[in-house]
Amino acid sequence: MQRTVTDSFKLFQGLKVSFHRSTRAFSVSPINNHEVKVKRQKVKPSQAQNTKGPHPLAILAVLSVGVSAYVTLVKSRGGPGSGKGTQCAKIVQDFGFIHLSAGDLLRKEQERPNSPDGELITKYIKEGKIVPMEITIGLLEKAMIENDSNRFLIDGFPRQLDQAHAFEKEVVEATCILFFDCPEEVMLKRLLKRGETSGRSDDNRETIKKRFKTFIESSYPVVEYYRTLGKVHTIPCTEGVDEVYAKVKPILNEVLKQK
Ligand SMILES: Nc1ncnc2c1ncn2[C@@H]1O[C@H](COP(=O)(O)OP(=O)(O)OP(=O)(O)O)[C@@H](O)[C@H]1O
Ligand SMILES: O=c1ccn([C@@H]2O[C@H](COP(=O)(O)O)[C@@H](O)[C@H]2O)c(=O)[nH]1
Repeated sequence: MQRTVTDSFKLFQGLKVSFHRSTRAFSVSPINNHEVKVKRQKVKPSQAQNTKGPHPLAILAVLSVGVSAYVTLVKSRGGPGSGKGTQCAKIVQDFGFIHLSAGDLLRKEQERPNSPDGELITKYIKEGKIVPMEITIGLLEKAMIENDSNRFLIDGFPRQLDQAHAFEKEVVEATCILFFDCPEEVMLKRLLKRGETSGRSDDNRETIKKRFKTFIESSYPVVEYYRTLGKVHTIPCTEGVDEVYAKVKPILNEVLKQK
């Protein structure tokens, strides 16, 4: 069947995504048409009714996903230790998202032999500073392309307004933001406890203080930006894991119902 390309979106690394109206399928292909990785996935007709223009969900399909929700988690006041990772694990169980933690991806890259960015990542994490966005977005994008899913849960990213704008422009728009709101003293306690066994170079009092400062100065404005777009759901998270999750679940049920 002949396919009509209705929309194309540029990705990083010379890739573009196209939506084919006739087959209602998305494909990712190299901009120069060289024979590189091409990923395709059919979109369920019920989910692809808007073929007139770049439906926000169509943009979600850039990374060979079908059509569904894409959730970004940003941090709370002082953010680290608010319990994002813990809640993400529960969301994955119930909703089948692919969970991508920017911090985990950076730590993995730091350990990868011969990584050109390993040393820099180590230095930034130890100082509680934000790693240059080209590195983080590159890792996230690669992980999204590798994971053939229609739901991504991005944990701990974007950390800065410029990262939010770049990711939205070059990769994909967020459907919804879960903002875990937790006072610093609670997070400090949780992180120090975690530090007893985590082996993380940044789970110590000195680095935690720096991470809190980075969060307030650089990351919190991201929450405010998404709030102006009406995408933020704020979840107080001083209670136990299950109590917090009891607030998360209905939010996601509602978001997914709308998609
Ligand atoms: N609601 C909760 N009540 C008590 N402890 C919690 C709760 N949620 C998470 N924890 C614990 O707090 C610590 C930090 O949680 P978690 O790793 O999920 O936070 P995070 O926000 O992902 O942190 P980071 O950004 O530093 O990776 C963990 O040891 C976790 O077991
Ligand atoms: O987008 C990101 C995410 C993380 N970092 C760096 O990693 C550490 C740890 O992140 P967690 O989310 O707490 O696991 C963070 O303090 C930053 O140094 C980053 O630079 N960019």
